[in-house]
Amino acid sequence: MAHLEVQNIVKTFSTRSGVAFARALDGVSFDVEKGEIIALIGPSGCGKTTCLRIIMGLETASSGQVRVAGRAVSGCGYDRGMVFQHAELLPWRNTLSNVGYGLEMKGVREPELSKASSHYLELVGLGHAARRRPHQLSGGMKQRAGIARALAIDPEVLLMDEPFGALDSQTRETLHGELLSIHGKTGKTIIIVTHDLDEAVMLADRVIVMQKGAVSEIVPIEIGRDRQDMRAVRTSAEYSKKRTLIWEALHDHETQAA
Ligand SMILES: Nc1ncnc2c1ncn2[C@@H]1O[C@H](COP(=O)(O)OP(=O)(O)OP(=O)(O)O)[C@@H](O)[C@H]1O
Repeated sequence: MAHLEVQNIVKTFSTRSGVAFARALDGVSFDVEKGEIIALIGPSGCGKTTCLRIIMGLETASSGQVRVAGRAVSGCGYDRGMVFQHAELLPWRNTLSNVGYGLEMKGVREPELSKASSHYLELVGLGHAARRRPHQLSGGMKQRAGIARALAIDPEVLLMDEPFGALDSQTRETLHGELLSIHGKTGKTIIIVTHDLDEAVMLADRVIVMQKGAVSEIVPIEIGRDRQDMRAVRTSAEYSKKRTLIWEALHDHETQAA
């Protein structure tokens, strides 16, 4: 049994009167093993975010189901944590207490609350910014805080919706290295939605290419998990081979549609 099972998910958005007007997902299925990093990539509107939101329990599938560690998902739960494109930190809370937000909701109280929040803040390299408010953080620091907040509840699966999409390329690369290092320390199962082909190949064990609400291809990236030397990874034969393969999978479709 896989750690996360996405089974034949269909999602149709309807008007309030029940008239269907958008079929976002058309039978999406894939399995994720414990500790795997999966990248979901595909053109705008192909259903990546909808798929992630259904796994998180923020949207309900029209049919099909999601199972985490064998349990069917119905609504949000502490077995899944989400990181958004914009960290959505609470402006009146400092970084430490933003990181602790999910723990508080989970019923964790002092002194465990501060201890656990500090641990995850240190894990993302933000120990020095514990007392700062969100407006005093850079974009990269906000995303690090968002990752720490999601990890603090110790979820089975970490879901990331274009977490680095709004960052400049240098900060994005730094955070790729940090995510790889966090994954090395925590062994979390991660699904990351991205538009960035290099991000997908650099981070993922398998890249799932989506087209028009369906999985069109699943590409394994056989580089191994030790990717801290990002320059070596980027110049490896496997990297360029898989990058080309995924590029073609994304563009084949455009050629067919033309
Ligand atoms: N709440 C909603 N109501 C109606 N239609 C929606 C809703 N959310 C998404 N859709 C539609 O579902 C389809 C898939 O959207 P989704 O946001 O999942 O795509 P995406 O691949 O994540 O796109 P992007 O890369 O641009 O973020 C689109 O046609 C979109 O317009």
